[in-house]
Amino acid sequence: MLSIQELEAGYGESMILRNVRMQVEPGQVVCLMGRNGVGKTTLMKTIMGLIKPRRGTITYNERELTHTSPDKRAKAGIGYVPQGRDIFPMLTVEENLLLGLEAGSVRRKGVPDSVYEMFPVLREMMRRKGGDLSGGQQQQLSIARALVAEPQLILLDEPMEGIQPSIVMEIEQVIESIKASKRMSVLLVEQSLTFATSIADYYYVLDKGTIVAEGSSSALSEEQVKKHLAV
Ligand SMILES: Nc1ncnc2c1ncn2[C@@H]1O[C@H](COP(=O)(O)OP(=O)(O)OP(=O)(O)O)[C@@H](O)[C@H]1O
Repeated sequence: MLSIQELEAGYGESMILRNVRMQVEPGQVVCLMGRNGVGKTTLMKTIMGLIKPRRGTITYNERELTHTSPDKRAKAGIGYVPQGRDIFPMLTVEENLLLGLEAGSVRRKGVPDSVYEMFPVLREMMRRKGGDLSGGQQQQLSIARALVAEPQLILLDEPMEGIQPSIVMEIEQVIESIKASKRMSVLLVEQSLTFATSIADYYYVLDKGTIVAEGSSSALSEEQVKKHLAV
C-alpha cells in the first residue's frame, strides 16, 4: 500500500534521510524505531508531503505521490498525527474533530460514532475547550481528529511520548482496535520494545537517516534493540 524507494530528504543543504526503503502493507502495524535525532520525524513529514524529497519515490496504492501536496495525500487516504499535540485549544473538542473531516475525502456532516466509541472520554468532553483537556486527552483528540477523515493509512509520531501510563494503555488499545478492524494500516514512531513486539507486525530501525534493521516484530530481540537504540 505504501512503498518508499531510495528516498533522500532533508532541510536545505543538509540531507537527513539517505536511501530509505520501506513498505507498509494493508492492515499492517509498522513500528519505526531509532535514537533521538536520526530522522524519524523527517521521514514522517516527507511521507506526508511536508518536506520535499530530493531523490526517490513514494507510492501509495499504486499511485506515485512523491511530488503531490499534503492535502492531496490526505484526500488519498493518509492521516497524520504529528509529534506533540497540535489541537486547537480555543475550539471545543467537537469543533476540533469536525476540522478533521475537512482533511479527508469522505463527505459526512458529523463526527462518526465509531470515533467516539474508540475515545469515550471525548464524547463526555465534547463541549469543552481543547485547551482544558489533560495532556493525554489532547493526544487522544489529536489521534481522533485524524481518524474522523477515515484514512486507510495513519502516521503516528510518538503518540505515547510524555503521557501517563494509564493513557498509554488506552492509546495502545486504540491501535489494537484499529488493527483488529483491518481497515487501516498504521505507521508509528515508538521506542518501546514492548509495544513493538506486542502490537506491531513489522519494525524498521532508522540510524543516521538510513534503515539499518527491519523484520517481523515477533523476531525483534532485546539484543538488536540494545545495539541500535541504546544511547
Ligand atoms: N526544521 C529543521 N531544519 C533543519 N534541521 C532540522 C529541522 N528539523 C529537524 N532537523 C534536524 O534533522 C535531524 C533529524 O531530526 P528528526 O526530528 O527527524 O529526528 P527524530 O529521529 O524524529 O528525533 P526525535 O526522536 O528527537 O524526535 C536532526 O539532526 C535535527 O536537528
